[in-house]
Amino acid sequence: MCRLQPPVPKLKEIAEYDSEVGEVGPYTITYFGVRGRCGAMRIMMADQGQEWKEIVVDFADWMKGDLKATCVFGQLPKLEDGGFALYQSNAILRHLGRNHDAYGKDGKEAALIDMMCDGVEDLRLKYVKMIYQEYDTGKDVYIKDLPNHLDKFEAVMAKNKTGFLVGDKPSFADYSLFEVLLNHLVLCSSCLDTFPSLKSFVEKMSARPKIKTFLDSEAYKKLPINGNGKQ
Ligand SMILES: N[C@@H](CCC(=O)N[C@@H](CS)C(=O)NCC(=O)O)C(=O)O
Repeated sequence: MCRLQPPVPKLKEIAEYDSEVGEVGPYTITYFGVRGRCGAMRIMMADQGQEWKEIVVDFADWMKGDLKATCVFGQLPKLEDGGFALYQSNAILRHLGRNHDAYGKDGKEAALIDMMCDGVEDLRLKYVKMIYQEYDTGKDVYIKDLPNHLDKFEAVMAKNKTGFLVGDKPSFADYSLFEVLLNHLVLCSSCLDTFPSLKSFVEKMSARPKIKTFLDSEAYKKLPINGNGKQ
């Protein structure tokens, strides 16, 4: 679990990200004013040409407990898809994958995409633990050990040869990996230098027009990666 601490931006407005292309989507994200566990789903929605609303929760308001009490696991993010509410960031990614044909072409591809998403989650949890619990004492060790985790993704990406983890178009696992890699490049700008397939993946994903527009937007840039200001 990531423990949010100030400085989290004090944003109370309902912000709205308008992609230049795409129809008005039925989605609303409720989350804190960070990229955190919404980074991948936002990038995915942007790339899929969706628009969405953001309800940005002020941490002081969250601490009052009323909203927390309504959340299935007492945590955010929450995604609303019309009248349907969903929690757990990876369940949300899977839901978006189903909605937007980003969950493989058959059951076996879907299983491989699940496997890769779980692999990304393992790395994300290690990263979050280091950021929130061991940043000062554990950052250097984490960076030293990072190749032992990235090499697994490099091998899958190199073997598939399409520029994506599974199949020949982006799945929700690709968006999750992409976002985790962006965060790791902030942590250590050279971390992909020995992983050509991952480096090319990040370059190509970053250059996809709708992703580029989103990454260049204020809506994206104004949010810190993590809730404790460390990155
Ligand atoms: N497994 C959950 C973890 C959610 C989580 O850790 N949420 C944090 C923010 S990143 C939270 O709500 N923290 C406030 C709290 O626990 O009271 C997911 O992937 O959505």
